[in-house]
Amino acid sequence: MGLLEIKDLKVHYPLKSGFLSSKRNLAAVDGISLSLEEGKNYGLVGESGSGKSTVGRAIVGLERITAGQIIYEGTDVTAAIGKRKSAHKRNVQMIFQDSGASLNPKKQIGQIISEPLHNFEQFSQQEEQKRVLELLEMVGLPEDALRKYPHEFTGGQRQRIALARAVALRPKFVIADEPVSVLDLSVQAQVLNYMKRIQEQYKLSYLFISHDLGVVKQMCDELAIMYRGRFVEYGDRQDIYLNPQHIYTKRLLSAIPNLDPGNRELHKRLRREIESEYKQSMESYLAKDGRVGDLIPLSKTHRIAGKPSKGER
Ligand SMILES: Nc1ncnc2c1ncn2[C@@H]1O[C@H](COP(=O)(O)OP(=O)(O)OP(=O)(O)O)[C@@H](O)[C@H]1O
Repeated sequence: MGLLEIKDLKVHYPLKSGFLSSKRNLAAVDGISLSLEEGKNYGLVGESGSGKSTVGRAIVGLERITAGQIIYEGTDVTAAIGKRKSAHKRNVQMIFQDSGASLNPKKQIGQIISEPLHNFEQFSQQEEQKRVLELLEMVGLPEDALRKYPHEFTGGQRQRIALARAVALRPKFVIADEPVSVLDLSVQAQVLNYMKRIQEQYKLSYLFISHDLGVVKQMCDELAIMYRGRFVEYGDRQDIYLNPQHIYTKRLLSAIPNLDPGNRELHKRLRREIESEYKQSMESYLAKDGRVGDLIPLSKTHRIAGKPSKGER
């Protein structure tokens, strides 16, 4: 049994067109299933708009689920997720790309970090103070940070504050949505190190949402590659890096500029496979009297005909 299971999750948004609302929906997440085990890290990767954040937001109850189930430690929590003080809210936390925006600018850091404790625990003032100081120390911030405001910190420090708040209740599962993508490389490494340390201490699992395969490679044991609301490939990190099956995954991998120098051959092979698959699908598409207008643009340089199918699971 997984810690968290997601079964055929769908999140559809109504599409508005013209002055009359259209009845059509945008299938931002269109039937994904995942089983996440305790203590392991998972990466959700895909281009912008593929539906990654929507998955994370649905799991913590920030998006209304159209269909499917979320099961936490064997219990179906789908209906309870949206409720303010549900057990699910304390078990599963989320940190976002822009913590500057998610931390209340009018509150001091001490108040921000202790908020989840107020909502879910019955600590005395002393116990609460002790716990908040512990959390600050865990993310490498000094005691005097308690009475400061979010704008007095750098981007990396704010992300660490968000991390301290997210783990205040010792959740077993934290969703990190592009937690380092707006930070400089050296600051990224620092934040990732704090995340790893906290994971070791608390034995929690991360679902790491990122468009950057380099970052998820460092952090994750398993990866799901997402394209247009669906998974096109899912599996062990190493398998996916060394032997990607789906052309979309190959394209994402071949686009990493700093793929380890030791992996130049892999890079070359991926590019050859992409060219060849592109050519084959183009030929079969044209043989079926396809129109160029129906091609799905994957990027400015690559186009692939029809829906990706090879390797689809
Ligand atoms: N509240 C909303 N209402 C309508 N459409 C939405 C809403 N939120 C997201 N979408 C659309 O759903 C699709 C998936 O968005 P989502 O943010 O989940 O993708 P993503 O892969 O996380 O991309 P990014 O990395 O750019 O955030 C996009 O087409 C987006 O425009």
